[in-house]
Amino acid sequence: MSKSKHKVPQRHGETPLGLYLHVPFCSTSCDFCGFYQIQSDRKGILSYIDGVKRELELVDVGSRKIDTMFWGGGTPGLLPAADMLKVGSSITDALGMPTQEWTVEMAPSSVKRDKLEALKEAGVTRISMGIQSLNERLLEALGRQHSLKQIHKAYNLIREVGFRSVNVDLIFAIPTQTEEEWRADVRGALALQPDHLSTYCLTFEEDTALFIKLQQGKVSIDPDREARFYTAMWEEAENGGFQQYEISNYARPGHQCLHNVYTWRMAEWIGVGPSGSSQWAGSRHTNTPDLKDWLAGLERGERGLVDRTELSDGLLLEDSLIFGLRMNEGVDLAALERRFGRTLRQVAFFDQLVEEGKALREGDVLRLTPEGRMVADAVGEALLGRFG
Ligand SMILES: C[S@@+](CC[C@H](N)C(=O)[O-])C[C@H]1O[C@@H](n2cnc3c(N)ncnc32)[C@H](O)[C@@H]1O
Ligand code: SF4
Repeated sequence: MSKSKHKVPQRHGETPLGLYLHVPFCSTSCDFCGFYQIQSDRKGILSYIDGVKRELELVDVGSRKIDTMFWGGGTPGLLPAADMLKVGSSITDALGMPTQEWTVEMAPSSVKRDKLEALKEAGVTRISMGIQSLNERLLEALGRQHSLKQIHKAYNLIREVGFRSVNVDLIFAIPTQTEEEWRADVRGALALQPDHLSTYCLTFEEDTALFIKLQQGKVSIDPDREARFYTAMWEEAENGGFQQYEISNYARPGHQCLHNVYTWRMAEWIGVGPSGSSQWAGSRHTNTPDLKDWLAGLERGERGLVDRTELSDGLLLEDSLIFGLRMNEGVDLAALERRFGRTLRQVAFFDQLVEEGKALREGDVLRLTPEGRMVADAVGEALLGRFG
């Protein structure tokens, strides 16, 4: 699988613009999750809805329209239908409808018909559901709230209401999971016939219940096992007609997540909501992660940005290479030379990747081989600071 058979079309004209909305609410905290999330309550939700509206008043995109929108979290699908509609219309009133794709993340336990119908009516084109596993024992090991029955019920409802694209997320290398159980999870997920599959190797995030177990020695990390599970994924996905297009992502032709692809190609995006991150207006920045701090900032007419980094051509070039190489389409060195005015086709490090069997060169395009994809993080690290 060295060559991507179906590419996301390049968008001509100005840089694509995405809108990422962070919805921080969850009904419970999963044992593995380090994302910013808080328990939902009515007062918090109402203040959040108001905050989104205020934040959008501070975002000036001129006459530009958004191409893609992604609601992530947290659990955006936890919001009641009427609230989702309010948030949706605040955004579309301010920025127009996304012209290409609108994704909403949902957890199986929060999927309800009225919510799906409201989202469909509002213009959502893509639902992403975190199923994580189809094995009851492993769902419990992850501290998930949903059962296998709920996964099937939620998935069938999503299909019945009918969205252009449906993604499911799976996690692998869960403690006690065998390779056969992982293969069974992938086959089970593919049997649902989604359009897109995201598969993440379990990471032990600080301040999570699983991280504490790791510190206590109750669970362990085995990189060889992770690598075996990762390659097993390739086989199962290919048998199921799915093609890998990024390290963790597989899709049927024409169903890649455009929002993410544009992000990996270093386009522009605006993050709204606590801990929403942006690459916009000459800088990369993140909103303050705390709901109360975010709201207090908005009261003062500020977006409360933290971690602000000025965007330089060096930084954008470096990240175009790091993230571009994570995609099977690879990077077009000649196109990057034109964009950044730097010489790239003769860089010795790229020749070295090819000599080591980690990358392939086809004309001006450099892409990772399967061996290279196994060590994509190390390749990315080796690129850090080379072009800054
Ligand atoms: C931001 S989460 C939100 C999804 C949604 N709240 C849900 O749980 O269904 C998106 C996905 O990231 C993945 N994820 C989150 N934490 C992870 C971890 N520690 N290791 C691996 N994958 C993780 C899960 O597959 C999850 O579905
Ligand atoms: S995985 Fe999803 S539902 Fe679980 S705590 Fe994280 S964001 Fe919330």
